[in-house]
Amino acid sequence: MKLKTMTLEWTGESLILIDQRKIPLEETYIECTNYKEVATAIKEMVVRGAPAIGATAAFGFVLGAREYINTSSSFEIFLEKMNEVKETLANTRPTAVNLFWALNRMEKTLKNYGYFEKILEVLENEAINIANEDITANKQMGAYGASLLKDGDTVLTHCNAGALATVDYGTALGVIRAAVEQGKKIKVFADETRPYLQGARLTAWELMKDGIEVTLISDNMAGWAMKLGKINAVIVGADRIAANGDVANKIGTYMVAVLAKRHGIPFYVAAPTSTIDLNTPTGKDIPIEERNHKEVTHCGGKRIAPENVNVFNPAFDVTDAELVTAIITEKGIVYPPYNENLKKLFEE
Ligand SMILES: CSC[C@@H](O)[C@@H](O)C(=O)COP(=O)(O)O
Repeated sequence: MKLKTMTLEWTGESLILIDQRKIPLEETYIECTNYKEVATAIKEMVVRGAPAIGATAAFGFVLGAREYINTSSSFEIFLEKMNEVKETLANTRPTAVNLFWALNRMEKTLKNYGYFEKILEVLENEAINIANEDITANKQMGAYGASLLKDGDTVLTHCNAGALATVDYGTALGVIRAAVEQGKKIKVFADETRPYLQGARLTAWELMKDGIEVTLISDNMAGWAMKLGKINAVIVGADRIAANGDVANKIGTYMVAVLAKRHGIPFYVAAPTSTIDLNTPTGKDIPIEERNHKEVTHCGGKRIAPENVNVFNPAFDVTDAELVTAIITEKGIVYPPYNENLKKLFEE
């Protein structure tokens, strides 16, 4: 079985990832032939974005199973080795829950199946299902979310929640794509998203490729753009949504949400249900990844700050549920009160 999207390609033998660290200057690809290479690719952000790392880890799990199946003398030993595979893949990035969601789903498939014969096919099918379901979810989110946008609207987005952050199509950018496909004229303001510049590098690249009008701003311009009346709605993705509706997303999202509230602009979050974590009660319980200080002290590989300066570099922040106008999922648009309405999504 094979699958090819903008973000990843499963060849049946290996996983090929577009190297998102190099976009837009280069379009190069990295081939992972074993699960450790997949874990490194997630950790080093060759691939990034919550749904994308979930699907990538699922294929990493398949590669781990291939590696260990012939050297395991019993299914129990195989399960022990697969536990190591799962841990290695899980120990890459802590915030996006899709990673753990996908790995748990792969592990459950493995344990429920319970024997060697055809296990590799079963796991490969499950990884492909995870990937295809993500594409379908994004398109459904797009269809629901597009109803929130009017012809002529300008949407501000933060980070990259596009095709590259998912298996394909995108969450926040998927909503914008769907509105454009419906014939609405939608413009986008993209925050550059310091320090890693996902907005400047990836969102601007993706939207320009699609012919959607995009204006790049640095993060500190968002408030002024709102004050000037240039923004009609904000749409962002999410890395984890707690049971009470608090949203962890790329650092800077909280600042944008506060600004949107101040200016009476709706603040929407587009995320598949695989990003909703009912086991995490509130945003305070979400682990926030802290990344290498060099991301802040350097820009484009060049030092921009004094040697030895103190640095704080959280990769994500949490936007309080009260600042979120609605959450767009593949099962419909969810409005407050989130603690009741998010739960309902899983009951239906
Ligand atoms: C559809 S992806 C939504 C989020 O994963 C995205 O906004 C984000 O914060 C990605 O962070 P990153 O550190 O680039 O993996």
